[in-house]
Amino acid sequence: VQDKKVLEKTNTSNKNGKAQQEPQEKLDTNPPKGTRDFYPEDMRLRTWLFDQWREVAKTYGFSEYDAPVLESESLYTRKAGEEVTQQLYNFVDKGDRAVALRPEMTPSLARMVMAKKGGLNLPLKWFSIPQCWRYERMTRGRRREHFQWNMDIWGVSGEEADAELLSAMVTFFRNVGLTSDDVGIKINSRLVIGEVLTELGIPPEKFAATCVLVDKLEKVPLDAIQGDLEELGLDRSVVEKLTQVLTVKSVDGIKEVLGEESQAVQQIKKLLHLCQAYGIDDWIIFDASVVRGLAYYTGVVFEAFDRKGVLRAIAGGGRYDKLLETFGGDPTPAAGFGFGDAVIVELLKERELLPSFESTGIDTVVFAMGEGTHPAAINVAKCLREAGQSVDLVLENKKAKWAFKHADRLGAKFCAIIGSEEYANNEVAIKNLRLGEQTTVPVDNLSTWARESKLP
Ligand SMILES: Nc1ccc(Br)nc1
Repeated sequence: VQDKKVLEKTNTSNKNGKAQQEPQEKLDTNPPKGTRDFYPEDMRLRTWLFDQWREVAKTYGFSEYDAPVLESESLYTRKAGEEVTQQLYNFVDKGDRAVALRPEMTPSLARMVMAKKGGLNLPLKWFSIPQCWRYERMTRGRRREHFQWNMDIWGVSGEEADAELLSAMVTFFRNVGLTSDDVGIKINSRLVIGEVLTELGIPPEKFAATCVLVDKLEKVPLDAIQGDLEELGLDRSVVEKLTQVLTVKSVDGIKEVLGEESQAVQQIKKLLHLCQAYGIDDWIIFDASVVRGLAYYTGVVFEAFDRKGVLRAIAGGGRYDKLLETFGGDPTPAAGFGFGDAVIVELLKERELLPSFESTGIDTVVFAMGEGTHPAAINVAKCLREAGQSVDLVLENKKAKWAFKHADRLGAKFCAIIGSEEYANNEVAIKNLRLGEQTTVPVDNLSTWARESKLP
């Protein structure tokens, strides 16, 4: 009945009794709020970035994995007040299941590891480039999706894993032309806050939520979260001590606060030593205020930033040794980072380090100019494609002027013309669009020509 009503509503008959569709409301051609379309040129930039990420992951021996963008909401029901769980893109599906578009990849990774019940050979070095989502009131007009390069090492408890991840991140920065004058990576350990809170008599169960609140201090003044800290049982004297420790910017300074025997101090010193071995120490800076906003970090944390201080964090990560246990799994050490696609592109644009993505990468435009020569053009396109070229075959009868303009718009290197004369001689006229020179090539020599005419 419902369908019939809908049909009646949209199908009306005109005066001749012919059924006609009512014009739809004007289509909103924008993508959904907070999301992006990737037209071919945008897609070439995205593909370039993902290729850079994949190349580093491969160099470091990481394997790619993936998981559904849709997950059970229960994967993210942490109660630590994190932005990432408060802005969940969640809904109830037609099967009455509480689901969510993943806001991050790490919980999916943990679910996949748990699913194998110890059947995976550790250590795991896995990477993924998932699209991640948040549902934020559009008041701030921020995006609701981004792609985030995830690199994770499971099964290694030592700072060797954290250092390997930092080195991989630096390798990416170097590969795209950034230097340690452009970007730094702040490192810290959550053990610093842990040892301070323990000394002040704050129970461990308050630790994660305190870190989440402290992370907000980067964005909001202390009095904006004072109430939340007090609700956690942290009185003013505790908060004062905490904020004083967070201002420490040197290992010696933190050693004075926590003592030489502090596990946090030992951890930070070892990590910095390993970074020297990688030759990345000029990228690394100790900063006790870095805690990151995810509740599950347990040790080393780090955050890449632009040295000019204009942009938001470029990437961030840390150690999360207890995540699997929170899901009911066996204790398994893990560390990783997330690296979003937005800030890095802003930085590369600002530093003029992005290649041009105007050209389609097409080698040759092939077009039939003479009457009845399209089958010959098909054969030329076939030969060039089989020789490894990227070929745009013009599919309609066009004038040469249109074809040359079309080839220029595509950024093609050559234009192959099959006119009546060439057709009669089983030849092809080939114009080098970079040099403006034209040659005639026998069809039987096209493969050789294609291989010899490799242009950058
Ligand atoms: N977690 C998250 C998801 C989507 C965006 Br945009 N930013 C952060």
